Amino acid sequence: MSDEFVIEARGLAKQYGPHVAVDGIDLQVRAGEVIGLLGPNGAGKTTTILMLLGLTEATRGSILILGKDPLRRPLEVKRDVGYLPDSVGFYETMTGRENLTYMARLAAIPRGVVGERINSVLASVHLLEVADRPVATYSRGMRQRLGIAELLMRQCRIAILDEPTSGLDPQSTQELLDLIQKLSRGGMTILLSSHMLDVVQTVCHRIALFNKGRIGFFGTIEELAAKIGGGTYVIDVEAEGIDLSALAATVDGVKNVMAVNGHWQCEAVRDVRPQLAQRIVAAGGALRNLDLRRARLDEAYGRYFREVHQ
Ligand SMILES: Nc1ncnc2c1ncn2[C@@H]1O[C@H](COP(=O)(O)OP(=O)(O)OP(=O)(O)O)[C@@H](O)[C@H]1O
Repeated sequence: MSDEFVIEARGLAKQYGPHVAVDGIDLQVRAGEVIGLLGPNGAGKTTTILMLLGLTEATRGSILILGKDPLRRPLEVKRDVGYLPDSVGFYETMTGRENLTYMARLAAIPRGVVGERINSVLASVHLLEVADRPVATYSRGMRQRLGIAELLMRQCRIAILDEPTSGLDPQSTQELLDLIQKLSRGGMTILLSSHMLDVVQTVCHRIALFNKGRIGFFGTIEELAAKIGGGTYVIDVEAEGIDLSALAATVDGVKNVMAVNGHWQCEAVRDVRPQLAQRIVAAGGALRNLDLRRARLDEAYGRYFREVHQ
């Protein structure tokens, strides 16, 4: 990841008549970052994406995509930015390869390089074997990967993906997430709008939480967990014969202890497993298991929105 910002939005706002859809947001994204755009329905994610793509004009604020204003230099920005909607439209009777060839012509990719580039991108999304089958025979996962092949073929530097895994089975989801990580390692910047928090947690470096037209939080999941008063370390404890909420309160660094589905969940600012184990054993408890894991986005997200809606 570089320090260069490839997306810079400042004070961005959009009004539809009297209705404020986006209310002054700032968004700075570096090359190679995968950013999750999250938030309830109607929070302003799609409107923000449309403004970044230059498809709708901001009421106020500024946007620079790779240093260019999408409204002033729309063709250049459209060359650099690929958009993958949740359901990608292709010509069904044409093969995957024919669809890409047609799109290559629309994108004015020089004829001399098209054939080789299509083979190479089809290989990298694992579609080479089915490249000569009509798209009508493709599964949803294969269509999503063909959509990504198109972005690769156009050598887009930024990809905006809208619910890319919706309707995919677990294996296809995993394949697509692996592909997103590979693209990011290759330097592509990815904005991923999704309500699927486990997907976002798996691939996103940072998340932007949209709420009523604003970005209420922008940072890592660990930073979100810390902001809402939890800890970035979550320790699941299975123990019998003790009340961990009382015991853990005496351990330095512990922020919260909750009883969850028959075990204790302890949030802390550091790894306090040794201290917890020592307290449990000293209190005569039977320690069955201590598991350290990352803060979970679904928990942090749920708590964040419960707090802001209070
Ligand atoms: N063309 C439009 N005209 C009027 N209001 C609109 C228009 N597009 C969006 N809105 C309103 O702007 C607000 C933000 O909508 P937006 O589609 O950006 O939300 P979202 O976060 O993408 O939601 P979702 O998760 O449902 O996709 C909503 O209140 C929506 O009703």
